[in-house]
Amino acid sequence: MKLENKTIPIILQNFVTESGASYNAINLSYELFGLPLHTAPIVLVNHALTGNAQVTGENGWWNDLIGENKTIDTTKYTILAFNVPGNGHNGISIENHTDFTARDIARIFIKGIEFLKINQLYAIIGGSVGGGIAWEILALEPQITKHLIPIATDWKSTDWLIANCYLQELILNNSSNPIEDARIHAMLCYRSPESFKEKFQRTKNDELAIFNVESWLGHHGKKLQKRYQISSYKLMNQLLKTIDITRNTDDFETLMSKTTADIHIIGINSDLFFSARENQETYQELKKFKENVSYNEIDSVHGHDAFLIEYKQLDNLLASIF
Ligand SMILES: N[C@@H](CCO)C(=O)O
Repeated sequence: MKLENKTIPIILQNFVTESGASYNAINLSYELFGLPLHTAPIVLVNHALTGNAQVTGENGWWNDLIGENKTIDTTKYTILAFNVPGNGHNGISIENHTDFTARDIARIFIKGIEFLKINQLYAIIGGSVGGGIAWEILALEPQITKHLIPIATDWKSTDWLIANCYLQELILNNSSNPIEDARIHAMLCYRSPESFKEKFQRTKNDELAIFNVESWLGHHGKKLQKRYQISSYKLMNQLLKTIDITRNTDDFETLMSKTTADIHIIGINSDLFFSARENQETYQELKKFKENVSYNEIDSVHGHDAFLIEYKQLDNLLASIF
């Protein structure tokens, strides 16, 4: 099923970021799954904070959704996924994470799409920061895709999210156990008070003499520490914070009037980062000038991470698109 896995041998030469930083060369790596490129509609899948281009197959982080006879069916589509340069899965480390914005990564992905000689995608789908990068791609190239499916995200990061990214930065810069401690804080925001109550019920780990919720958080901190680099964490955190398709350019309506793509917004009713309410506002804005837009909500106690948990609901919401 997996076709290719390589670093595109080009390099985006003389790439200048939104902030004005110059890079002589940026490597972009990608993976392809399903039918060979240019024989079937192509679905671009954007990964979230700690994900990568391995979206299906061995260690695929979206295996429940993408694969043979799954909702995004690899016997019908070509699946393309890029690694965000600097995510730790392509051997590149971006030290100056503050140089980059979500829009810079969108520009890099567009160059990758051009390099692969893809004129139009069938769909771009992504959760969280991956969905934010999807919005940025559409704003830069309004006809690049037939469908946009942003999940647990929005066209701009919310103030609550920016505040949490700021705290993540402080922990990453100042803690003696930066990745572990930052992950523990982040897990509180990825889930919800209700999901913790459902899962732990104030139960205790007698051996360690701590609450089970504490031991679970510690476990997640250690798990990430083993598989993640601090430079990647800082970069991805910065991307999450900088999602905003309107920064220094046109307003939302001007940008989105240019696209004929169907926009299928999927919110999560317990998401603390990208609230369902702000997603509904985006939908209402779009509805004023665009016919082919929909809003659906995942009903879950699991918060932001529900896009990695609630597969039955996602299958139902995506069935008519794929
Ligand atoms: N919890 C997921 C999603 C964050 O948006 C991750 O760590 O990648």
